[in-house]
Amino acid sequence: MAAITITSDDAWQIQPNGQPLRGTIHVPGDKSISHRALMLGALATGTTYIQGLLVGDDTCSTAACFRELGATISDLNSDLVTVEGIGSGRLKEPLDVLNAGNSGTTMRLLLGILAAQTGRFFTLTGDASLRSRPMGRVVQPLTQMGAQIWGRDGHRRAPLAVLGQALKPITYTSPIASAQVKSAILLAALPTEGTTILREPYRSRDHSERMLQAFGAQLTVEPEEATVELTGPCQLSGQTVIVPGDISSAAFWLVAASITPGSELLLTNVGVNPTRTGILDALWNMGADITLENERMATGEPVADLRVRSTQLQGTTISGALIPRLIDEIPILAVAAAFATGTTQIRDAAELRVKESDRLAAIATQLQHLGATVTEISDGLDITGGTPLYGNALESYGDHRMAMSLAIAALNAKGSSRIHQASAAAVSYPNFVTTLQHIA
Ligand SMILES: O=C(O)C1=C[C@@H](OP(=O)(O)O)[C@@H](O)[C@H](O)C1
Ligand SMILES: C=C(OP(=O)(O)O)C(=O)O
Repeated sequence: MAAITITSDDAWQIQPNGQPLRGTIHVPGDKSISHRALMLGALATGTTYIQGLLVGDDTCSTAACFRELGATISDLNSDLVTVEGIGSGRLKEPLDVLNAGNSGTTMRLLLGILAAQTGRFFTLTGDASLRSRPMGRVVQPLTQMGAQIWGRDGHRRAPLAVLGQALKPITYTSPIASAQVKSAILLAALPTEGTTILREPYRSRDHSERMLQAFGAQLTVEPEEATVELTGPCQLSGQTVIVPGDISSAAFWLVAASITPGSELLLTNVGVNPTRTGILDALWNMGADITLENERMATGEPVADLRVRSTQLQGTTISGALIPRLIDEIPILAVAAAFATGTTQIRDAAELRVKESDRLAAIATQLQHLGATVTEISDGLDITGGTPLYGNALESYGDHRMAMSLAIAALNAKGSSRIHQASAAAVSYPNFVTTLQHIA
């Protein structure tokens, strides 16, 4: 029997079949890099060619917004997507509200771009989850640059309105390590005369920096200081971008194969940018058997094939500078911890409370429903693993990473489970079910 089936009420029925997971998986394109390739392509002059773009709900939202803003973007499902750019300060005033759907990256990066489109007016919204997420973290530094942004809840939540201005450069120390905050400011600085300097408490993912440099921006990075400087105005020119597979999507299989006895999976063409490989470090600390093969570079990003074999995991501590390097992988790491011997402590992760769902509360309650020993604290979790889990009715809260994390946990529980609102997985991994049916 297939281990996973889709039901008519938007749920996944999981029936553990005791089989090891075996095979080769091509994970979908990196979501962060895909958003940025579409955005920089639209802001550049000339044509950008994108190979391996993620066609998920979030990147479709980005493409739809940039089409409204005047970019010509070819069919996203073709092997090579083309973007005819319009120039960094030259976006069109759209006729209607821009809809970022479920995507925080789309909304926050767009705010930076739109703030600098002098004299044009934009309105932005998203789904119920996105409208509840904090936007003040980008509105505040952009306002310091001279941006005019209005919105609900004291200009901190969508729907938001932006009247583009000629901005001024700033020196900004971000209170949080956030690639979305950093990228919004860098994108606002692109058409702005002068040098913008940005410092973070810890380094967040650096895909924007790498891609901006490839597109011709004048940008310098001090990795030790977690500081970036961009001098504008910058004229970007269209490039070819090869998008590697998403390590955040690979994470589900790294954990699934680690905890399912007898498993061996090869995950090909996965992005292993050091600002994203916290999941590998955490799993290695837990004793996982993961090796990197065929390491190479693809348009400025390190890539490798990952081989993972099952092993008994042990508890670990995940905190501090490691958190931004695995921020989206904490739900699936919590699943790994529930199958590890000993206690795993996750700290400094309060940011998870303002993702697509409150991921600390969500994973704690759902793992408890499976019988796991989990304590939720304000900025993390304590998980004591190693005891059997039992299938149950589970809730994804419409959060893609929750749905997929729970599927991996349920596969290793005793008895069947049903995961509600499971189609949310299409936000970042539309083929998740097909892939699982193929390997399980
Ligand atoms: O810049 C990006 O592409 C992302 C940055 C992270 O968010 P924060 O910048 O809010 O930490 C991450 O959680 C999100 O999935 C994608
Ligand atoms: C947090 C995420 O994305 P975003 O912030 O773009 O909605 C995610 O993909 O886990």
